[in-house]
Amino acid sequence: MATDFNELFDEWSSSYDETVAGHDPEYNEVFRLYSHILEEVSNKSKGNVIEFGVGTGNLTEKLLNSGKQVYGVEPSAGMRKVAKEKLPDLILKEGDFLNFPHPTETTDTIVSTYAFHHLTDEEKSAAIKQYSLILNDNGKIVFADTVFADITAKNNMIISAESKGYHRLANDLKTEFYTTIPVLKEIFESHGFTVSFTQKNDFVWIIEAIKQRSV
Ligand SMILES: C[S@@+](CC[C@H](N)C(=O)[O-])C[C@H]1O[C@@H](n2cnc3c(N)ncnc32)[C@H](O)[C@@H]1O
Repeated sequence: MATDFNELFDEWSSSYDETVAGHDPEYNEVFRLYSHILEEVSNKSKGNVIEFGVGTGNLTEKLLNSGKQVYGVEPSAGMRKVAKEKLPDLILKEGDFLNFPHPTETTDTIVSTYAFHHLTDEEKSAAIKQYSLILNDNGKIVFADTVFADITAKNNMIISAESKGYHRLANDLKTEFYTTIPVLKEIFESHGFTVSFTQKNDFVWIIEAIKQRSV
């Protein structure tokens, strides 16, 4: 759950932007094309947007610069502080994917980058169910996150990270809730979305889901 990770992200908040710029070799591939990935998520979004796991506000900035209204949700106080320093006018609430204060306006798009893997698959399903009720007809969910084609691909990536001596990365892959495309496809479709997946680097895919109906 969100609070399990708050301490880690509070600590990481001051150096996070250096990591995404490629200063940590273990995470180089994870963040390869970071800015382009965020740009794509922003381009696929429309109207009133809820963003989960705002972090230091890098996606938020792109959304705001392209004229979207953003309602940010972020559990880590450290991350919220850095984001508010960059974007003082941003509406930014304490909350997480499952428990958050709802905006008063209707919602056209729900976005998140590099964060959905903090939920177990069961929690992911509960979140998507909730979003199907919040989103307007033809509303969208646009996520970018580490996902694997199947469980073999995930296990091979853990072996590859270990063989390179990337022990922090290998440990993350083993202990966080990185899932597979078939699992995500089933989750989105069971809650009335059509979904497509586009790979951006060896880890990250863009997940674009369009609401067909509330189930
Ligand atoms: C790797 S950072 C990504 C930040 C930003 N979205 C980006 O793309 O750079 C993950 C963010 O997700 C947040 N987070 C962790 N667990 C969460 C949860 N359950 N719900 C929402 N956000 C969460 C963390 O506090 C952190 O800010």
